[in-house]
This record gives sequence, C-alpha cells and structure tokens, in this order.
Amino acid sequence: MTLTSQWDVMSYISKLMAPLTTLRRIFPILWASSRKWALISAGLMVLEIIFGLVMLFLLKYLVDVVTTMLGSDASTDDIQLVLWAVAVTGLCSLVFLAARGFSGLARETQGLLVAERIDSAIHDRAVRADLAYYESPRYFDTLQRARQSGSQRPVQVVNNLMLLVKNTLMLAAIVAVLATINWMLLPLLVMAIVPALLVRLGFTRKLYDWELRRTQMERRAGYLDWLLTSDINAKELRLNQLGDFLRDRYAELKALIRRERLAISRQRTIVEVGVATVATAAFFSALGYLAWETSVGRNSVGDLVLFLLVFQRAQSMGQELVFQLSRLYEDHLYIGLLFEFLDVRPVISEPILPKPLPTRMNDGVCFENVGFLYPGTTREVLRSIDLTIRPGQIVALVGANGSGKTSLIKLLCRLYDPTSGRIILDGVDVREYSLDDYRSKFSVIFQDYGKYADTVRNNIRYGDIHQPLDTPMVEEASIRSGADSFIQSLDKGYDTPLTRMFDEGRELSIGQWQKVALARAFMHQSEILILDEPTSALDPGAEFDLFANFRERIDHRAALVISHRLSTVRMADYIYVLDDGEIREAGTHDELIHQGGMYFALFSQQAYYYREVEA
Ligand SMILES: Nc1ncnc2c1ncn2[C@@H]1O[C@H](COP(=O)(O)OP(=O)(O)OP(=O)(O)O)[C@@H](O)[C@H]1O
Repeated sequence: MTLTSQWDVMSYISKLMAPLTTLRRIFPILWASSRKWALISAGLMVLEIIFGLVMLFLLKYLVDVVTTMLGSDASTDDIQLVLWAVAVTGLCSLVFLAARGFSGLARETQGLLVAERIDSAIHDRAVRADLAYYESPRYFDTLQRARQSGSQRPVQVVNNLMLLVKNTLMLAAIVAVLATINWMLLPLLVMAIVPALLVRLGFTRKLYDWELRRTQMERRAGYLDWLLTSDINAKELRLNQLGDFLRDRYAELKALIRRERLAISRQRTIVEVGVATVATAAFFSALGYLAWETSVGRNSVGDLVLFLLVFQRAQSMGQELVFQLSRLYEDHLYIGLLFEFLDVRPVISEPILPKPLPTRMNDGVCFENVGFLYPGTTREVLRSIDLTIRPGQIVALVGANGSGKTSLIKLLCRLYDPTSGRIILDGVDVREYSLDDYRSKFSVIFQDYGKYADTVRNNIRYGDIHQPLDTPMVEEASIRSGADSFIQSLDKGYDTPLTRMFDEGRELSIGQWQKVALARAFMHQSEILILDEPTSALDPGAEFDLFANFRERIDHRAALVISHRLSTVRMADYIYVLDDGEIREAGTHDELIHQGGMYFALFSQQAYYYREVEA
C-alpha cells in the first residue's frame, strides 16, 4: 500500500469515527441534564428491544407450528398451544407498545431538559465572549449555526443511537429468520438496503455543506426581514419609501435560497426514486425466486408466508436504519457547529492568580504608551496614549468623530486589551486583576446605551443588579440624573414598564431615555464613572443642571467624560484632546486656551455664535 493510499484509508477511518467523538461529548451533557430521565429512557428502550425481538420469534414459532399442523389432524392440545402462543404474542405486543409509548414520553422530557441546558450553555458563552467577537460577522455566523444546529440535537443523537441499536438487533433477527427460509434471499436484502444508505449519507453531507455556505445569506435575509418588521426603522422606512425596495431585496434573496435548496432536493428525489426501484426489484425478485422454489417443493408454503411477513418488515427496518444512520451523521455534523460555538474561548482572560484589587484606588488608572488596533484590521486607532485618571478627578476627552475616544473607553474597561503598552491601576497592570473585580470599578454610559423592555425601576437597577428590588438607591440615582421628576409623573411611576414590546409598555423620549441611562450609571457605587456623550439628547436646562454641581452629583468620584460640547468640558479638572488616535494636547481648560492650539480653535468655533448673539 502506498503512503497516499494509507493516508486515504486513515482519513476515511477517522471520518467514520468522528461521530464517536461527538458522542463522547454528548453523553456528559445528557447525564448532567437529567440522570433520572436518561436512565428511564434507556430502560424503556431496552424493554422495547427485548419485547420487539420476543414478538418476532413468537411470530416465527406460530408460523412453524401452524405449518406443521397443515395437512395433519390438529389435536385439542395443538390448538391450545397455538392459542397460547397467540395470547403470549398479544401480551408481548402490548408490553412492546406500552414501552414504546412511554419511552417516547421519556425522550420528550429528556429532550426538553437537555435543550434547556444547551440554551443555557449558549447564553453563557454568548455573555462571556469577547466584545471583539460580537463586532465581527464570524460571531453571528457561528451563533446562527449553533442555533440552527438546535438544542434538541444532543438528545436526538442518543435517541437515534438507541433506535439504531434496536433496529440493528431486530434486523439481525429478521436476517436470521430469512436465512432459515433460504440464504439466497440475503444478497437481495442487501440490494434493497445498502444503495439507499449510501445515497442518504451523500445527500446529508451535500445539504450540510450548502447550509454552511448560505449562513450569511440567511442572516442577510433575516436582517432585511427585521428591517421590514421592526419598529426601529419604521419612521425612515415610510418617509424614504424604502419598504418596497427592501421587500424586493428580501424576496430575491429568499428566492435564490429556495432555488438552490430545491435543486439539491430535486437531485435527491431522482436518485432516491432510482434506489427505490432497485429495492422494489430486489423484493419482487426474491418473491419470484421463493415462489419458484415453493412450487418445485424446495420451500414450504409456510416459508412463503413467513417471507411475505418478514421481508417487507426487514426492508422497512433497513430503511429506518438508513434514516437513523444518516440522521446520526447529520447530527454529528450539526452538533460540531454547536460545539464550535461552545468552544469559543475569550481572549480577554482571567489571570491564573489574580492580584488583590485595592478597595479604594490610591494613584488611579494610567495609560502608558498604549497602542491599539481592532482585531482583523491593520490600522492603529490609538497610538502612544499616555493618560491618567486620579481618584476624584474629572477628566474630559475631546476630539473629532472617529478620533478614538470610544475605543479608549473600551480599553479602559477591558472590553479589549491594548496591542502595545499597558494600562495600570495603582501600579499594577490591569490584566493581573480579576476581570469582574476590575470592571466593577467602573460604571459606564455608552453612546448606544441599553433600553430594556422592563420597568423603569429595573432599567435603573440594572446598573447594580445585586441591589434588592426596593432599594432606595434607584430613586437617589434618578434624582442625581434629573430623571426623577418625569418618572414620578408616569402613571405607575417607577413601576411603569418601558418600550412598546410588551403589553402596557410606555415609550420615552430620547432625552428621557438618556436620563434613565444616566441614573443607571449613577446607581453603581463604582470609583470611576465613564460618560460617553451623556447629554447629547438633553435640553440645555437639563444639561446645565447636571453639570452645575457635577462633582457633588457623582459623590466626588472620578469621572471620564466625553463630550463635543466644550461648555460641558470646561468644568473638567483635566482635558485630553485626541486627534486621529493620538493625544495632541492635555491640560486644564485655562492652560489649553492659553496654549492657543487645537482646543482653543474648537472652543473659539463653538463660542463664535454665542458671541454674535451677545454682540
Ligand atoms: N469594532 C470596530 N472594529 C474596527 N474598527 C472600529 C471599531 N469600532 C470603531 N472602529 C474604528 O476606530 C476608529 C475610532 O472609533 P471610535 O468609535 O473610537 O471614535 P470616536 O472618537 O468615539 O468617534 P465619535 O465621536 O464619532 O463617537 C474609527 O476609525 C472607527 O472606524
């Protein structure tokens, strides 16, 4: 054997064994989900197998007894024996049916429990995945495939495996019965089963490969469907008359997916009809052969009756076997996708031996020559950043769109790690602290803050979910953010459900949502508040109120504020001006104005219109 052919054989064997690897990972999940139901399910399946086999042999026994009685005068004992055999077969059939019924119920129960466990594992992975993962199309592809693979699959695999064992045993018994009639029938049985198996396996793989390729197409169609039906873009859709355009794009995509899928199904149907023709030819050849053998006296009429009883049963059992094997193969392929998702490990990881985080920071957080580029990109969005936030200090970050302000915040909260340089807290690289502990030092309001379909109270309490539902901190935080007055005016006050997603939900104005989000940030007693454009939707009065006594509002904690409104920024203790990923200027408001650089130019631009009014 040449080296290549040896390699081919090895890779073929490893492909055949691959479903076993899947099984090795599935059993612990089943066991952990519900031991009781796993055992009940297996027990009932064993009963089903035993009684199925017993029934088959009783059937053969009956035919044998009746055949020997043919032509001879049957005694009362003989008739009693037949009646007993019929009664016992009937009883076995009852037990078999009961076992099959209850085993279906057990499988359903087990299936639901396992599905819950798998869903929980998917959610766990999704929550722990790096932000970088969410920001790439690969994440959505893998997630979609994991979902597509379905949480029911693991149970399905085990059920299929059990059915496979059951049907193999039954088929073996039938083959034994057929062999006793005439061994020449066996090759015909193989002809009726094996081609169907090969065709099924081939098309399962083909469909799977196609489904992988069309994941993004399906996601794009899903996205268009969401655009057409969600409330988020309903206004623009109507005013820009985008509805028909998007609907046509959706229909085109779906038609393309349909055409591709049907092309495979057409191919499969044609081949399967061919295979079924072979199987039917095999059956009738066997029947013809046995009829001939019976007519010349080499087989009995009883043999012919038994053949008619069991050959078609063997054929349908063989078909089931083919179906189960192909399902097992398909499950193995799709479960691979589920495991691909579950195996995603975050890059932002916990240190093995985390350093204790100081309860109160002394020196503050410090960026030291930090550089950063997003994974999968080639352009550094932050370069040589040196920046410090001391305890109790209010720091402002100013810069044009796309200069890197939000990216800097993501690094500060360890949603990403720097690609060069380091961030330290009280002299220790932040990668050495426990991730959750470190992140609990911050409370953040991002530009795209969350709007939860829950009560106002919970929308605020989500800032510190460890607090009890009736904590007075919710009201305190809303007073600080300026949200309290409008919340009090709502019909159900803090218990008003928000968003129109569910019954009785109320929608808020954008500015009101922003006040709620601010309250959420204030809720958490963290040491550093990070506010990314916190007042972009607030009216001037509300903005003025917020910043008039900002230090008291934030309880003398440190804050990093990003704002394009320099009237807001001037209250900061220290200001950094970011330009194209680099810090160009840093200092107090007065120092920067005095310098007459970028900050001065920006400030003068904004002040121009006010001065005009004053003049
Ligand atoms: N997830 C991402 N993957 C790749 N590049 C990104 C990602 N997010 C932002 N960028 C790029 O990083 C650069 C800085 O973006 P960033 O959001 O930090 O700017 P910003 O200063 O906060 O802007 P704005 O004032 O508009 O909010 C931009 O060029 C942007 O295209």
